[in-house]
Amino acid sequence: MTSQQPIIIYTLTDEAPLLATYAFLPVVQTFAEAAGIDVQTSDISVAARILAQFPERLTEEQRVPDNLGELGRLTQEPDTNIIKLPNISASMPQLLAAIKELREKGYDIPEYPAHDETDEDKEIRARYANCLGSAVNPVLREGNSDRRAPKAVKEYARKHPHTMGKWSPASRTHASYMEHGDFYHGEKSMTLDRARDVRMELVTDSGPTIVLKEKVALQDGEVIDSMFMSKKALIDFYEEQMEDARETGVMFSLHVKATMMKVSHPIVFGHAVRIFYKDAFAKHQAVLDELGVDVNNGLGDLYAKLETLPSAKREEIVRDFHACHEHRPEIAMVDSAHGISNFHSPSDVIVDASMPAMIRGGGKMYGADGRPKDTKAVMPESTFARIYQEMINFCKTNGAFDPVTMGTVPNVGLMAQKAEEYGSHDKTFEVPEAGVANIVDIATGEVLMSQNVEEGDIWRMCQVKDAPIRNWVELAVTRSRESGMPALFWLDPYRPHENELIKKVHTYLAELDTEGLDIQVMSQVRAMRYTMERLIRGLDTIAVTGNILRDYLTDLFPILELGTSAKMLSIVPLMAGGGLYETGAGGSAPKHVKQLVEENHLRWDSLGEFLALAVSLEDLGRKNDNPKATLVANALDAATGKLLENDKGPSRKVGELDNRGSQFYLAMYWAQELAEQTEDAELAAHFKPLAEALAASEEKIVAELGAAQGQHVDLGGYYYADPEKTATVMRPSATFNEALAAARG
Ligand SMILES: NC(=O)C1=CN([C@@H]2O[C@H](COP(=O)(O)OP(=O)(O)OC[C@H]3O[C@@H](n4cnc5c(N)ncnc54)[C@H](OP(=O)(O)O)[C@@H]3O)[C@@H](O)[C@H]2O)C=CC1
Ligand SMILES: O=C(O)CCC(=O)C(=O)O
Ligand SMILES: [Mg+2]
Repeated sequence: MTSQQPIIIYTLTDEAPLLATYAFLPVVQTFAEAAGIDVQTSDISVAARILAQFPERLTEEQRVPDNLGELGRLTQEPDTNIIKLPNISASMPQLLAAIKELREKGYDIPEYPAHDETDEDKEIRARYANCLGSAVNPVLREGNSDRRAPKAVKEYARKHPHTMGKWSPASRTHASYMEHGDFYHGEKSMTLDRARDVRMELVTDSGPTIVLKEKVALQDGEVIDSMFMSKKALIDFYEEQMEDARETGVMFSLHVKATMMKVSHPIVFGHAVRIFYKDAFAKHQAVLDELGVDVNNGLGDLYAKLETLPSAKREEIVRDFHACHEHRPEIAMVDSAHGISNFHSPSDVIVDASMPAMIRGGGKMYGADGRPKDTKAVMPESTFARIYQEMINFCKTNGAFDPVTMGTVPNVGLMAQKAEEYGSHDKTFEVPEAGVANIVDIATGEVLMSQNVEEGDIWRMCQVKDAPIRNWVELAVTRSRESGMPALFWLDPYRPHENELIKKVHTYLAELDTEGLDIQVMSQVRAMRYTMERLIRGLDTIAVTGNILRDYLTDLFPILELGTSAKMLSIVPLMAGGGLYETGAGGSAPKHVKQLVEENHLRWDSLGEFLALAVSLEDLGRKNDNPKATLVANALDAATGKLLENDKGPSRKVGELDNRGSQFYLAMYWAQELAEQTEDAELAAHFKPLAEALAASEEKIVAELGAAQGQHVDLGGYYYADPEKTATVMRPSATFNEALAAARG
């Protein structure tokens, strides 16, 4: 990255976004190069990140540099411009599958050690831990989050409303969360009076003190929290909820975020599975232990490990697991056709996407018989779960939201510098034995916060530095000023952490010009109610939230408003001055890959990429005084508007226009916009032949793209697909490819 040219770094990620990138990159390069911009790629797929951990075990050709580390470093430079597509935040089953695929491809990386007895096991596990869960986003998101639906997108949704399930006042769907013993109830928080180094230690009841985290360097003014979830309370809660669901005949579903809360939520998930099948676990624990079954990885892992047993034993265990269903409630399914339940894997049902999909569908999830049913949506941690119950109540009373008339809810989210949960990964522990969990000032020995914990409780510490909070408040004020919308801080004074934030919010608001702006602070449930009352009246409200609600609300409202969060503009103004432009607010859509492989149709909508690229180019135009970049950006915006107007987004059905067809139309409109503009004759002349060629061959290209669909395709892998095979699949129109190549000269 030594080029003098301005650079856009376009990330290569995983699954559907990566497939879309194979088709889109040649388009991006064609247009960016004409504005003197160099488009470079950086592979941060989970497979590449795994390979980067083991250079010494790979041949020179196989080695992958530490791209993520390099991008992390670049976020600290003012000229950085990165486009970040959604990537896999791998759960353990995903990580294991990726390791298996890489080993089968001849990469000599180690197996994931089943135990961590030897130093070598520990070392290997530690390296793999770097690739687990939310490992990318916290590194790149060195700024706060600005996610919104651009006007053209909102107008499109109003003109072409997506379907919404009907809500009945008689719906039995509800959210269930812990009333005591969860992180919310045990939380303590403080703002640092000065910089301090602290350690996290457990003074055990049996005597010795165990140091769980040697050192955390804290800054002056930083807010830290100590919170724990009681294992006993969690287990009692699950028992009660499962029994309640069974007695009342409502389906049970579990919604966690085992990927982003990569230490705590797999444990929370695992307890649910263990309780549900407790009789079978009690009977077969010894064999399951011997097989190395880790229930935190879900039933998928358990069934896979049973395969190694002699068939009589295996069948006996499977029978006993099945028998548990007789006295348990029905469980929500992920794939009823293949018998994949909510308990199969901790990353199949991810709360930010799963709850909105359920609410959009009229409060239904699928049962084992493939029918939509009301459900008890269990989200043990009450800190944020209550917002969903508030929305469910609202829908039962007012009916489903109407995408034609509803307002919009953009989000300004606190997440910079590993704020809140993003920084908690290395400070979350399953407590090994009962005792007192202390956060201790290393220099003075002073105990800053203290919790009484029991064996199996989950204890964690979160941090938010002062500068990100100030930046977040500033961003909220700027967005409110620019949009004319009220800004509502969703902060709960009864939650100690948020109470600390409220003080800072007031301090920083007082330093800013808020004249004429409507800025309020409300606890989450009230904020939700207030926002929804406005929403059904067509009124817009900016939600200014912490990191988890950022995650939840930027799927929730977009899915109701636009049908998907893929259509969101998602910007991270980096605190050091650069820009990270994310594409949509959704994930990497594994189901889309399945469809592509089975029938060569990619329903992934790249609108998020189009929106991100436009702001990325606009930023380069402004910073580098490059009017060509500005023109290319404006033309892209106009082309995106035209794409929406002409309804050229991808369809869900094979045989119709898909992601590739949608990208072709974008390229054609983009070239036409540039050919027709009069501000830069050179650019116009450059794009005229492409505009004409694409328009002249429109039918032919669409036919070529269409002809490719309908059959099974081979990508040569899932996590580390073969680049040539994938490029061939994703670029099936020779006419389109030739036109792009000709335009690049
Ligand atoms: N920013 C990031 O890096 C994020 C990464 N993730 C990761 O993504 C993976 C999947 O997570 P999951 O919670 O299932 O969320 P997804 O957002 O991937 O999936 C939910 C559903 O949303 C719809 N969807 C999402 N994006 C698009 C798009 N661009 N075009 C059309 N439809 C879209 C799809 O619906 P349908 O199937 O009906 O078409 C999809 O199945 C996980 O590995 C997770 O860790 C998750 C969130 C954010
Ligand atoms: O970081 C992650 O794992 C998920 C992020 C996410 O879901 C989001 O940013 O909306
Ligand atoms: Mg999310």
